[in-house]
Amino acid sequence: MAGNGNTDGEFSFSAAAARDALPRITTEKGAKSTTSSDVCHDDTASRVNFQTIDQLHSLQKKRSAPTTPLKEGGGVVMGTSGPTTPVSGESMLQSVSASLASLTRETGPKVIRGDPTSAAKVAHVPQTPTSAPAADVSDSSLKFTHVLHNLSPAELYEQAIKYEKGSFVTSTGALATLSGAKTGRSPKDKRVVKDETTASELWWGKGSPNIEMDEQSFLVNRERAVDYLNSLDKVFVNDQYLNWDPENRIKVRIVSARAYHSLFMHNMCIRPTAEELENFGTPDFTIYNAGKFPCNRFTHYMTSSTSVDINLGRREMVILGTQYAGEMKKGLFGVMHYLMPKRKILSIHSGCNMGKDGDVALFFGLSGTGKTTLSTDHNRYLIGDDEHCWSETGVSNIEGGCYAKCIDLSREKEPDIWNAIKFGTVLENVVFDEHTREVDYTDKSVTENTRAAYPIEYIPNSKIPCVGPHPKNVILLACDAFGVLPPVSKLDLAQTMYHFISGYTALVAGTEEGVKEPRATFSACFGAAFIMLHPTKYAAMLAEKMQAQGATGWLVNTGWSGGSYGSGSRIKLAYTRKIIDAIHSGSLLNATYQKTEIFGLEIPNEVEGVPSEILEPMNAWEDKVAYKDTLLKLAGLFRNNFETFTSHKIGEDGKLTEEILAAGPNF
Ligand SMILES: Nc1ncnc2c1ncn2[C@@H]1O[C@H](COP(=O)(O)OP(=O)(O)O)[C@@H](O)[C@H]1O
Ligand SMILES: C=C(OP(=O)(O)O)C(=O)O
Ligand SMILES: [Ca+2]
Ligand SMILES: [Mn+2]
Repeated sequence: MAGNGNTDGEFSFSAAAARDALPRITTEKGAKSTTSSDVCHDDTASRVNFQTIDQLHSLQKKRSAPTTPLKEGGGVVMGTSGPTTPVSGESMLQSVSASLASLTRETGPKVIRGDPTSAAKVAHVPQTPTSAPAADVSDSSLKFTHVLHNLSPAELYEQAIKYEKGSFVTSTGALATLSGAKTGRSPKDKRVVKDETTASELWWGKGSPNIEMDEQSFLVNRERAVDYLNSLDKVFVNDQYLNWDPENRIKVRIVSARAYHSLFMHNMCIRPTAEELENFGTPDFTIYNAGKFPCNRFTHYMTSSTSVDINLGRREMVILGTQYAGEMKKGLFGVMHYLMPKRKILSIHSGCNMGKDGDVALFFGLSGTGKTTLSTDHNRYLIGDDEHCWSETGVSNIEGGCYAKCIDLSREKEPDIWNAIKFGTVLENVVFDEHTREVDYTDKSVTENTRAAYPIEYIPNSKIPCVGPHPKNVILLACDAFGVLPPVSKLDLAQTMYHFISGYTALVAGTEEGVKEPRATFSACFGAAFIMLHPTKYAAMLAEKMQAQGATGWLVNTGWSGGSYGSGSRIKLAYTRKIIDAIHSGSLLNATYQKTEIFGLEIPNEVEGVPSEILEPMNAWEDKVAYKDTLLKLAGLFRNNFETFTSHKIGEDGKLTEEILAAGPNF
């Protein structure tokens, strides 16, 4: 509006302007004084409700309808046109301020709700407690940290796209993001605080994922993360739940630096209703995710710039030097592996679904074995794809979302996952066309571990609430790149426990080097990276539950057939699905079986829809000698791995322990 100093008046075109000349712009205060014949109005009846561009923009965004009205005043700054949140301002801010408090200097930081670019009007904000000694005042205590609390996916999209390089909307509406240098978890950098309690309670030493750190070093890292987060203009705070079992629900708070992390956890944890959020109170567990900010190598126990630290006593987790979002969900899973067994609830690394008749199946397996793919089944209700609890009353999902691998994802083979990749879904590290924004799921340029994180209700057959009765089938998945395990075998209880404790899968080693030998991985309970107690504790609970419920165990090889990786081929997903169908329907239970040599596995002679030649792995191999050699090699690896467990008793039942020890390969 150059040449027009009046910003709060209205504009109109003068009808008196000459035909070919530009109309003269007249401006008048209040507008009503002009005679209507002088002014051209498209629609004189409708008056606008704004006087300025800012006001116009403020109209675009309707206020959310919170369950209780937002309280103005009270020293709390309410965001005006920035991201908003339907929860009472003051108590939330006080609680966040307490979460972010430095342990050594001034207390809670000054926090403001909303985006720093929109909530410019600064007022006094509560501190917890308000009486910090003057000597402790530092520059950091004088600055404000803006809190973006439980933003909606749309708001988080905007934050990500505006401020986080590498954030884009894909052609189907998902938010494509980059996780930076780390595109997978960092188990070697995981540390757990060993204090008086955890020293005796947790599993330490050889084979354990719990690498110790002391309380002091944890506090150093915590302070580092908190200082980093407080130094930012804004932090994202998610207040959410874990576990759909209402009696064993855990309240978690996630403080992070990135909209990507906030949206990821929004999708992966259980989303509270506005009313639940209003009454959220103090979280049971808090994550401080400092993302790319590294740990200090001079800190005791640090062996790289990445550190993922769990302190069960303080109920806190600190993440430094990695932006891989899966670290948060799996970190919380570890915490559940500690908390739930204390309540006699078994925490399990498995997918879970339920048939129309209420028959529940569990899908155990290490990463990439098919938990997410096979639990997502168009003919069944999805309870969850990765983390569950099995209590006295049945199963419950720990999470509120799924985290699917998307390498080579196809619409034909996995339509439900394909269709879940839409607005709201976080797509990590995928490659897309720069113009159409169509994702190329075959592209591994960034990583092979490309992922999609979406709320569970994006799967049409999801069962909300995500709970179900006791499992009928317990399916152990192994992706056997050696190609010697049968596509399916029926297990007795001892065999189920043997394979559960072994936790076998074989992945294919690095794709870039010439060596493409399969490498066996044994991970106790199909999740050694997440368990907190000795594996036999979980095994005993599983045995007891399976026995009590009469559940059947199955071993399903979703890996190679007709040869190892390189000569054989991966078992077709369509065949594996037929096998799983036959387990669910009960038809496989009634099949005729034969026993394999060495592993002593019961394999069916027929499965509907699956070529019978592949059911006995030896038949599928051309080179029978190579088959036998490979089988013996794998059997040896199983035996070596199980050696550490031979001195342990599994539960109270000495007989079962003996049977489990005898359930391994015989050669
Ligand atoms: N026969 C098969 N059974 C299961 N998955 C298969 C099979 N063949 C190929 N796949 C692929 O293997 C991957 C399994 O990954 P996913 O289900 O995410 O594993 P998890 O959830 O256990 O980490 C998917 O990309 C899937 O498409
Ligand atoms: C997210 C993970 O789980 P999964 O690969 O089992 O889906 C992970 O292990 O990082
Ligand atoms: Ca997993
Ligand atoms: Mn998965």
